[in-house]
Amino acid sequence: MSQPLLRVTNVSKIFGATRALSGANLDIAAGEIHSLLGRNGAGKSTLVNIIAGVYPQTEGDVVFDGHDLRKLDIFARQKLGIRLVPQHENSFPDLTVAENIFAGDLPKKNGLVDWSTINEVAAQELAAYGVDADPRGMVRDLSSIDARKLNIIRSMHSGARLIILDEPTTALTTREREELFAFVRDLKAMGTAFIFISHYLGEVLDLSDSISVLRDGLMYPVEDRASATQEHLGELVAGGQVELTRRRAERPDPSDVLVQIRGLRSAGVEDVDLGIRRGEVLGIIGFPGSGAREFCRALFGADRVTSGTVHLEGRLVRLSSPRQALREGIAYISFDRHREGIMPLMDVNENIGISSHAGALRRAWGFLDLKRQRQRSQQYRDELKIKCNTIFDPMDSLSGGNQQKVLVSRLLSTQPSLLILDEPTVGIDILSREEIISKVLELTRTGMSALYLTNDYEELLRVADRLVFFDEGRVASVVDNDDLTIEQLTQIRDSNKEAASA
Ligand SMILES: Nc1ncnc2c1ncn2[C@@H]1O[C@H](COP(=O)(O)OP(=O)(O)OP(=O)(O)O)[C@@H](O)[C@H]1O
Repeated sequence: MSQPLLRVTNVSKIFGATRALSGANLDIAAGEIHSLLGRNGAGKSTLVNIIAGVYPQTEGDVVFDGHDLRKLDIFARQKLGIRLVPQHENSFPDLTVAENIFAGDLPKKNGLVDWSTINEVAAQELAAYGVDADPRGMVRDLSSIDARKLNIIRSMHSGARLIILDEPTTALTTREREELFAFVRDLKAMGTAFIFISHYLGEVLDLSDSISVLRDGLMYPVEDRASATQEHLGELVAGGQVELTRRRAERPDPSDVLVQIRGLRSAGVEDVDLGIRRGEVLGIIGFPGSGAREFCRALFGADRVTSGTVHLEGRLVRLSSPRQALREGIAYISFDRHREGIMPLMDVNENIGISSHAGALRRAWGFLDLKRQRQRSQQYRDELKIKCNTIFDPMDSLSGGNQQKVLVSRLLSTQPSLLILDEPTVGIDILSREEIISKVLELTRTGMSALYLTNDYEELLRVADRLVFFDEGRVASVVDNDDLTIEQLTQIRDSNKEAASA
């Protein structure tokens, strides 16, 4: 490589007692896609935050296009063309698409904001990047894929030359991922460089020109990119082999129904009848808008149930609010955990305990059993290997994936009868994912039932006893998972769709 666009030399970062990064080295050329892999807490965000100028390194140098970045703040680095597109949407949902593209830097004419130019330029840029969205439409009404593309278009609008994508594919469908990759490849062909962070080894192999693995703050370049395989990358990330967890061989008793749903209706859900067996993992499948996610939200009282009944253990349950659902023994892990649950200023122990306060940890006269709460937090920290110094560390000192594990622990610790998991392993590294799946399967052996909603069909087929396919708000079919393959699963899903539209 003659003159790399970005050169990171011997960079280290220390946060208090934590050495997050040690002697990292990295060169990236214009038009190169470099992927960063590593377990939760390995140091990936730390490295890209240092490059973007979110905080300074403790040691080492970062040079971009010949400029030493040490003295440049985040805005000066943006001017040079470095853009960080974080894990969680950084668009402004209540502004228009065009306003988002211009990101506050609105052109003026005669002292007034020049809306016609703004909308015209935005329309041209959307068309140039193949996004079919109205520049005057609100960002909150965009699909998740268009919202993610918009983040990238905004970066391009302001002259990005290196775009850092921190887990951009989480919760996207396979089709949406392919669409995003095609978009990234087009920009690469025009000379834009990318740093791509992901826990999905397949997509890393698919997209990247070069790959590095971070483990405990140390960086390992993947030397032989051309012959790298998922197994090889998995071993580099985990520091050993990853054993995949699978559902148990014996099936739940079909006559032992824990939850009986009759005629359930809510926004996007039409008349659902369904029995959930005790100890069962029921996989939920459907395209966005099929009613799959809406059904889960209604069962947790997050969307209003307009008619129908739900019986748990033969008892009619009230689903007036999520709080009430938790009291009834129904817990829900939202796919959008960041928006719906993290208390950044509280510590890990408080974040795990907060949902149990309504019931499981209350003693007589309403006092909380704080000692038991601490024991439970400690137990989950050990079982799910949450990376923190102690359970009294503030949440915002944990890496993104470890915060997710805290939220999963929070819901598990309410000891629900029915656990609804919506993309439970998004943002979670390949080893931690297996730890979470094992914990869920262990709880089903003690009689808990689970609804499992994910776009990751490989994962779903490993855990589900049966699969429920949703289409147009209804249950289109229910199928036993008798060693189904991904191809069979997508075939059933697509034929349901065709039957519904015929
Ligand atoms: N502001 C902070 N204060 C203290 N420790 C921090 C801070 N930010 C990060 N750390 C620690 O630095 C280490 C690396 O975290 P980092 O966020 O870089 O991990 P990551 O590889 O991006 O993980 P994930 O896949 O979970 O996003 C972790 O142990 C984390 O707890």
